[in-house]
Amino acid sequence: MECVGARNFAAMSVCLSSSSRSRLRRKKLARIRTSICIRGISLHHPHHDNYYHHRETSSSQCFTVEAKAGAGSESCVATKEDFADEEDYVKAGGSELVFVQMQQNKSMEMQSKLADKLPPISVRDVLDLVVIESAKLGLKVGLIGPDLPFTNNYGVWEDEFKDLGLEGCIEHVWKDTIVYLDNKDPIFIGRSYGRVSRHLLHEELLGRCVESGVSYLSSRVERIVEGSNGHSNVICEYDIEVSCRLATVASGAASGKLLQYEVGGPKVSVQTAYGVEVEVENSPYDPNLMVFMDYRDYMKQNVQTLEANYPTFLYAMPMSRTRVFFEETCLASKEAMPFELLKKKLFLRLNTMGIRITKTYEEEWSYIPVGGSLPNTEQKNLAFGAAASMVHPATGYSVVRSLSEAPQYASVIATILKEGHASSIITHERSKENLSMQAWNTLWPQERKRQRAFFLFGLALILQLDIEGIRTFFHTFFRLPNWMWKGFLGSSLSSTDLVLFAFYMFIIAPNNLRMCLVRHLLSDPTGTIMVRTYLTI
Ligand SMILES: CC(C)=CCC/C(C)=C/C=C/C(C)=C/C=C/C(C)=C/C=C/C=C(C)/C=C/C=C(C)/C=C/C=C(\C)CCC=C(C)C
Repeated sequence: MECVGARNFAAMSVCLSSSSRSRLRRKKLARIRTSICIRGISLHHPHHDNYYHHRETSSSQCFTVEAKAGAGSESCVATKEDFADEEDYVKAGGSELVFVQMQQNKSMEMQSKLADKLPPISVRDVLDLVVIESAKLGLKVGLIGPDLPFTNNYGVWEDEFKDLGLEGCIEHVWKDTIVYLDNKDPIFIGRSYGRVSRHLLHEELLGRCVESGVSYLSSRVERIVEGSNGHSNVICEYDIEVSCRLATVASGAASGKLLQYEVGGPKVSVQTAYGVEVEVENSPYDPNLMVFMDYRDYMKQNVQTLEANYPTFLYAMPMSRTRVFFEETCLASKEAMPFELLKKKLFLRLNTMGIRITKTYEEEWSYIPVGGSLPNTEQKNLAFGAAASMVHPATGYSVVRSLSEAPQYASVIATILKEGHASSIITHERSKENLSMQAWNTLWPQERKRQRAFFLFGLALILQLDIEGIRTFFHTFFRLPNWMWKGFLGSSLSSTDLVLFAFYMFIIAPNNLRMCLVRHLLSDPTGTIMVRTYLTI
């Protein structure tokens, strides 16, 4: 599997209470105001009800809302103004799940339609593998999912993307990256950072699908059921059924309708961000440096309570002296930081910094669930990407990990399908269960589970820190040897490395942080789970 699900990058879901829903002005919803085409998706994740991820431009604000209510569903075209307020628009509120998908006109014009390039799936065929919104080289692979463009801005460490052979998809590189924690000297990271061109990445992945003969069905997947002969039947809209030997769900964090997750795992936290790409009269940021985190306090008294509840930082990509992408980001919070507050904080910050906006190119809202449970690895259906809990719990990054693990995962699937073909002549059921478990174990071996338990412990620690605590924490984190903090962010440290990392951090930390680390280890449930996971062979 060399291609990850488009919806990983482009989906958003919104939960609305029934009262909110009734406030949608339906008449208005029936009118399409712009030429952009948006489609709703109904998938559900038990822990990620609010998966929300979209972008819009100042000129394109039209999308389709689909509300699922029991057996029925309704969909309509809406603009953001059709909701009573921003809160309603994004808030989790009731039992009814609404998925909204938004496409941005600029990127849609540039990104090819999957159906134009990939041959259609024939429903009479049995596929080796159905990767919902994903694809696998080599096998007879079908890709099922709505044809949506990538809509978000992706930032990557240039070296990591080069290692994947994807440097051609980077549209802008900054030779160094900078972190401001307070008014003292900034930290120069000494690592170049790139902005991924969503258009080029989309084309690259689509090209790989074309090359390897992946077929495509533009449809929503309703459910996956066990068919005869141990096959899985993927039931799509209008009762279209596709039969396959294995189905892999790669539909993002909101995939609970198609997958089972471990019960009693940690609660999902949320990373939220609001960003704008703008033309400004004057920017204080050097266009040669990417601003990874600016935790300086610009608002002072103005938003003290806000700061107390949600410490945020500015993530800035200066494309030139006057064109900058600014994103106010809440690294992680137990409850999602409301987008209105993020937006308010961003503009207050820019205003206090004396940055005057003359033109807005794009706006971006980002909602990334972090942490939460692992998928149940005894189930037959497989998963990948955010659906398989591959998002880094302490950073929210996932693209590089998904892309780098895809080839190995795919080759394990190819091998076990081959083996399975032989054994299925004897007994279909048993062989398929075992086959899936082998694939799950490749994705989540005990070693990976240990690393994840450590990240979850780190996430729980971040959630407890106030803004001062966060500054001290990152001062210490970026003083670690390069291989340590880089490895931590890139999920490449082994569980033993992580123990070393923890001790190193403890040694160089100031006393107040040391106390905090030990207290957290002894009293937080994630500390106990981490120790237990480390001790499990
Ligand atoms: C569009 C999209 C996709 C997105 C948007 C949004 C954004 C902009 C985002 C961004 C983000 C970022 C920048 C992020 C970053 C992050 C980071 C840097 C993180 C880090 C983290 C770290 C950590 C968590 C760490 C941890 C540590 C620990 C846990 C330690 C421990 C220690 C100990 C325990 C010690 C002990 C000792 C004795 C006992 C002796």
